[in-house]
Amino acid sequence: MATVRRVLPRRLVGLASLRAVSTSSAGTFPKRVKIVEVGPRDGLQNEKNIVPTATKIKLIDMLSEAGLPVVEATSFVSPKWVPQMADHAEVLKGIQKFPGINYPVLTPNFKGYQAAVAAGAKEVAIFGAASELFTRKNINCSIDESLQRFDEILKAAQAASIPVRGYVSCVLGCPYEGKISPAKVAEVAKKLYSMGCYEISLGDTIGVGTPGIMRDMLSAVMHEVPVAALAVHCHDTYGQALANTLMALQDLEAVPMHKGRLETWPLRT
Ligand SMILES: CC(C)(COP(=O)([O-])OP(=O)([O-])OC[C@H]1O[C@@H](n2cnc3c(N)ncnc32)[C@H](O)[C@@H]1OP(=O)([O-])[O-])[C@@H](O)C(=O)NCCC(=O)NCCSC(=O)C[C@@](C)(O)CC(=O)[O-]
Repeated sequence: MATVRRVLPRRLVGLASLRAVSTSSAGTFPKRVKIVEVGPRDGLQNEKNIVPTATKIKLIDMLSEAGLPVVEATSFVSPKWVPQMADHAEVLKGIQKFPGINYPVLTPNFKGYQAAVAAGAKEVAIFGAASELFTRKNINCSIDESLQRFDEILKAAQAASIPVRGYVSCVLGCPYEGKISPAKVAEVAKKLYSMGCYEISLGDTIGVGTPGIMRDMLSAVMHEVPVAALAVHCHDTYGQALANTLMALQDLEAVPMHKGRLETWPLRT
């Protein structure tokens, strides 16, 4: 599983990104995309059996050897909430840091940010949502409260020159609220971008999106956030991730993408 983002030439660094798409005959595809591999975090956080730390480290090292430009390594979340990520510091410290490859980690709050930095994180990701109920279930606060927490992280990260990526979950639907308005997604994405996230990843968290919904959502978000700062993250729960990815690439040309994963989102009750 991976995130794929279009890379504008000025943003292409070091090792060549995986080139997912070349120019199509219609000329409507971006020439390059950036793939952000999220399996070690988004995949392993759902495993019923906790994967041993050494296996995670080996996986991440192999993903690095495969040439991925970004491998999201783990998340500094509460082990009570997500025991699968409890070994975050050991994983981050244990992986080989390949030159030119970034290893961002998720940080839900300042405590997580501090622990991530102490473990050597050079990039972090904050994760909000366009759904109030999902935000409450996922990080135990309201959207407004989450933005206050993220602001604290962003201020500290800016002072330490640590880049921050921002996720917005439930952009094409929520397990608790159902439909989510594109305007709400655009509002949250704009806030995260204004606060200083260099890139906003738009997550179809439960894979309920379809290409038409994707198009409407992106159209709204692109009014508020520059397309060069956008990525999408498509879960393949209902087999729509590739179609949604294609829509974003084809129709919007410049929109970055996350390639989906095959598991369903773990709904906590
Ligand atoms: C945000 C919290 C921590 C709030 O959790 P909380 O229980 O409200 O936090 P709290 O501040 O009341 O603290 C409770 C306990 O947690 C500890 N704690 C507090 N913060 C941390 C921390 N950072 N790391 C470690 N421990 C922490 C804290 O120290 C305390 O420990 P105690 O005193 O009880 O022993 C919790 O809700 C949480 O960890 N949530 C994470 C949920 C998660 O990881 N979800 C999956 C990632 S999001 C995702 O996958 C979507 C995405 C990104 O892929 C995109 C898409 O698909 O849409």
